[in-house]
Amino acid sequence: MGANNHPDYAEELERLEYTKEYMQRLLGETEREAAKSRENIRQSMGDLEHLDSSLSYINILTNARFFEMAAGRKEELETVLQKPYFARIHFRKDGEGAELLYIGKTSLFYRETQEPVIVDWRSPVANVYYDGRIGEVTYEVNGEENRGRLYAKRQYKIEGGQLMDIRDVDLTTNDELLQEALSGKADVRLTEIVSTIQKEQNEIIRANLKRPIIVQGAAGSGKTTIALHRISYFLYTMGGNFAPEKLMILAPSELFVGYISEVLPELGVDKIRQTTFEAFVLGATGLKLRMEDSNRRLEQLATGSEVDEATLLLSRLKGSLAFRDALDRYVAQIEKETAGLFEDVYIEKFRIIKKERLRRLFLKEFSYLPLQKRLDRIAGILKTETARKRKEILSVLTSRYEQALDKALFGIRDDRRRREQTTRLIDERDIRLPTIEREGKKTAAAYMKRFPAYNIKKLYRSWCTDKGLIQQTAFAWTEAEKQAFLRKAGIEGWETEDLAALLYLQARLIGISDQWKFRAVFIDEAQDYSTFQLAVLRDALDTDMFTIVGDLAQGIHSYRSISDWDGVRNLFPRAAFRTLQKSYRTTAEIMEAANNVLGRFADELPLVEPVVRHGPDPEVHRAERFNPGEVYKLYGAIRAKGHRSVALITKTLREAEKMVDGFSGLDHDAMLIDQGSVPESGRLLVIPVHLAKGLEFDAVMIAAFDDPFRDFELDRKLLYVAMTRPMHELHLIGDFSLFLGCCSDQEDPGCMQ
Ligand SMILES: Nc1ncnc2c1ncn2[C@@H]1O[C@H](COP(=O)(O)OP(=O)(O)OP(=O)(O)O)[C@@H](O)[C@H]1O
Repeated sequence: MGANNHPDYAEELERLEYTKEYMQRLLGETEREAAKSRENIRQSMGDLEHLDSSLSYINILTNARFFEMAAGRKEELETVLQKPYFARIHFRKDGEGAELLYIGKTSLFYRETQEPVIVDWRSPVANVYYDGRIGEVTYEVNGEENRGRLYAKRQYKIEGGQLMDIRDVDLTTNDELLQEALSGKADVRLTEIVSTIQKEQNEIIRANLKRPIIVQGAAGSGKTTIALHRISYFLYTMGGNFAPEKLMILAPSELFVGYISEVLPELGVDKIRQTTFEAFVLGATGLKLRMEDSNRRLEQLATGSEVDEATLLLSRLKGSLAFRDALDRYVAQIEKETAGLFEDVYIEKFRIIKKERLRRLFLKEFSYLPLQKRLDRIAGILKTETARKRKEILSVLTSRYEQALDKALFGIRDDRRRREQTTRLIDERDIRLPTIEREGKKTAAAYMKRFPAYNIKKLYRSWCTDKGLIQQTAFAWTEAEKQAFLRKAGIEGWETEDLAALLYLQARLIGISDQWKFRAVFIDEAQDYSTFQLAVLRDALDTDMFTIVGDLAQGIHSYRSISDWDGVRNLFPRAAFRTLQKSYRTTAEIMEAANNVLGRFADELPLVEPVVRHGPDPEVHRAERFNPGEVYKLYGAIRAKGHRSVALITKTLREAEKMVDGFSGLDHDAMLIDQGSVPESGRLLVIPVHLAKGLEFDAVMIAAFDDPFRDFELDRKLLYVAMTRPMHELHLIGDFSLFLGCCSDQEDPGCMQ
């Protein structure tokens, strides 16, 4: 239905025009302000030559700041003008009159009255749009409950500043708008969903920001999107206390960081740190390590290459809290060793501080600090104490020498002896006192040299290879674990599994510098983390303000990561826990096929409910071997239907590489996606499933020949992840009868049921 059929069309049109006009006016003012600041800068530049130049500098800096603000505001207004708002609520707060509030991506107030023209979607009252059904509603403002009545909700489709559609919302139309949003195209990127956020998603976005939250959400349930909107909500609500630079989102790969970063500017949260766990640890420790590819082991497991039991045991061990506990004992030993290095502090022959006192400071008073920080504090204390004591000693000695000289001058009768004695005393004094003065100044620094700097890398490696140390620190490990550890840990290169330990040692021994001390953390694909990784993040950053989202069904790294949420919930006892079972990404037909695979998992996991949106059945294209010409033809047919982002997903990287070679042999354009690539929309993207995890495409072809999906748990998970990537179309190329219940080909449309 078009907007002009709506009974309130004329009124709404007027309101939109009015809002736009008001915004245009503001835009004009902003432009004038920007021009004025530019002019001021130009003038001050000229004045630099002949006036007091420091004043001109200040002028330039202030005006540059004004200019920047005006330019930012101008850009924001121009974007918002295209779509000033997307909804309206007819609402009455208890004790006040009813009002019509227009909700948009950012707020706008009348300058004169400070009444809202547009209310921000993140503002407290907007919550009733997402949460409240019509009728009595409540919402919180600064922790206080407000009550009111919601009379009606209305949605608008506004494009390029034009009113295209008006809908009064009851349950059905809400669905319609969502359907429309979901039928859109994936342009290899996420988008904001402020107008269609669902109630259960809204609850997660707005859940108490001062507490952690853990979300188990099915594939396509909106976890990534929700995490990003929660960041936006966080900055809106807590922005006064938190600079965006103090927030961090952790994504599984650089590829994924690129994928989410595109949506961040739209949500106004682009200043937060977006990174991977690996990059964070390397940054926070300052270590330069040549890391093994974090997917290497997965690739080995998926190709059925020999991965011995000991290696897997080791991966699991390194992610466990038993591993952290052993490291903890190791740190306790290092602490003891360091404490053993304290000696009494002397200036010349004067003892100025007893070792017991320093040891007590180190072990007790400063026990809340990392070891290096404790030493730094002690060095500071030493410096002040030695300065004070040095002065005391010098003044005592000066008067002692004076007394001795007096005694010599007046007590010794014999001239020669008296002269000798006074000369000796004066000579001694003139050498001794300056030496004390000089040496005393260096005492603190010289004393601290006995403490060698903690070298995290070396300390970790020596622990890994020292049988005695392992026996002492890791007594809770099984014998097999100890053996595996001693045999392998010292010789293996640096792997993802080692990063938690390195971060742990950094935090306990040296400390994390402010630059890396994020105060709120958002973790996507959290099922790929080990318990130790999450524990060390919490401890190293000294905060539990975590938003943790993941899906156990997609736990393809489960040989080294969590397999349930219990351990994580124990780590974050204050955390709320939510589940999302509805999937918004894909069609009912594709979800049903993916659920078929999910139903075969050894761990019984609940099936995913699709938001009912229909599309074509997934198609199976039976083939014995990879035929690049045929696959490219299929790609062409998919593109012809208007789909732009199309991926060919393989089980392994090596098969993806081979397929890309196959295409280029025929001069067909295809792009291999690996860790660092930037997927280009409009090209055939060939991508191994472990990298496709978390991404989405309009259409997906899954092809497996050299590395087929076998009847193993890992392969089921990989296939499930691959099958849940498309929004609209799925094609399976090869032989998938093992998973899909029946042999099938294109002529058998019922085969996917
Ligand atoms: N309320 C909503 N309105 C419109 N689109 C939505 C909504 N919720 C989710 N989506 C869309 O569903 C798709 C899946 O979202 P997202 O990638 O955040 O899910 P996910 O749970 O992280 O998935 P996965 O676990 O498979 O990576 C995206 O295209 C997103 O825009």
